[in-house]
Amino acid sequence: MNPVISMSEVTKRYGDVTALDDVSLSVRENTITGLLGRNGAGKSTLMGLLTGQALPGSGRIEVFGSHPYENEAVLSQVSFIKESQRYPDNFRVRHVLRAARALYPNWDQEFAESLLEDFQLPPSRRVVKLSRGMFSAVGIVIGLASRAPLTLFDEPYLGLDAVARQLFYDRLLADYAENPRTVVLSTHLIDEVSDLIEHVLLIDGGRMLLDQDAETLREHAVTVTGPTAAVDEFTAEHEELHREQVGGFARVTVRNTGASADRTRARGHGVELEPVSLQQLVVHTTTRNTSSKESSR
Ligand SMILES: Nc1ncnc2c1ncn2[C@@H]1O[C@H](COP(=O)(O)OP(=O)(O)OP(=O)(O)O)[C@@H](O)[C@H]1O
Repeated sequence: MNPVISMSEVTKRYGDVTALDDVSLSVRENTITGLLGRNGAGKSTLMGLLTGQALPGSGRIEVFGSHPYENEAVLSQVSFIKESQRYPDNFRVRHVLRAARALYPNWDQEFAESLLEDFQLPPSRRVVKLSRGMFSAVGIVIGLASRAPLTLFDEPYLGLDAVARQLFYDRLLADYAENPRTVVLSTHLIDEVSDLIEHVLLIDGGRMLLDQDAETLREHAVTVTGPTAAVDEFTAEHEELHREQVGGFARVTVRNTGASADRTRARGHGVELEPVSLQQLVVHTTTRNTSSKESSR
């Protein structure tokens, strides 16, 4: 099956800042992908290119098999929700919904109205008078109710409290199960979305560090704890991703080779094995990337 998004060797520079550096990736149809990365990693730049808001300096971008720039056939299938969205000053919540209804062919008005209630958004309130969290919720309502074949959420929850964020995850999952589509969600809240996302794109300093199924990634690494000598013996020959050491004890995360996740072998060595959360994996991978860049300077 052809991917919905395909990028090949894409570079984007702003003056002397390389926002994206030789990025290649692909996103399969009907998946929820987490686009993860630190501040300034290049996530918004990547989404801007996918939605035809800018052209890359070099490389090839395809969305639904064609380049997205000024391409109505592609862009009509895409819903892009970002925090910096602006609306005319006189717009009320219901005006935003009306505009979205006209814009998105798959718009579901009933669903939109039920989401307004869920997020306690008064339809007649002016958008400029909404609290920060309510403003984010408007974007979420549009992103969900548009049911676009490709929906991109660029950190859609700024200002949303934990209850509203959970509501977003619940509504997204339930609606996605009934109306499968391709969703890309950029976020810093990795733990919160780790059960939601099926595919992980991790970007750092404009470079793609991981492009992998979440399932494979969860088995990607293992943390070994115990007396330092025993841990070192058990993890010898393994690629070390992270190490913490206190007194004679060590906690070492290594790339999983199968042998490293063998509990019987671990018991024999007097060490314990723990799974690595997606958040820990992302932090370790990103930190390693930063320190390897620094040591090569
Ligand atoms: N229009 C621009 N002009 C100059 N530099 C830019 C521009 N847009 C982005 N950048 C730079 O490109 C890099 C990537 O920025 P981008 O906004 O894509 O990161 P991000 O991962 O979305 O960050 P955050 O999580 O903080 O929103 C940063 O160094 C940023 O300063």
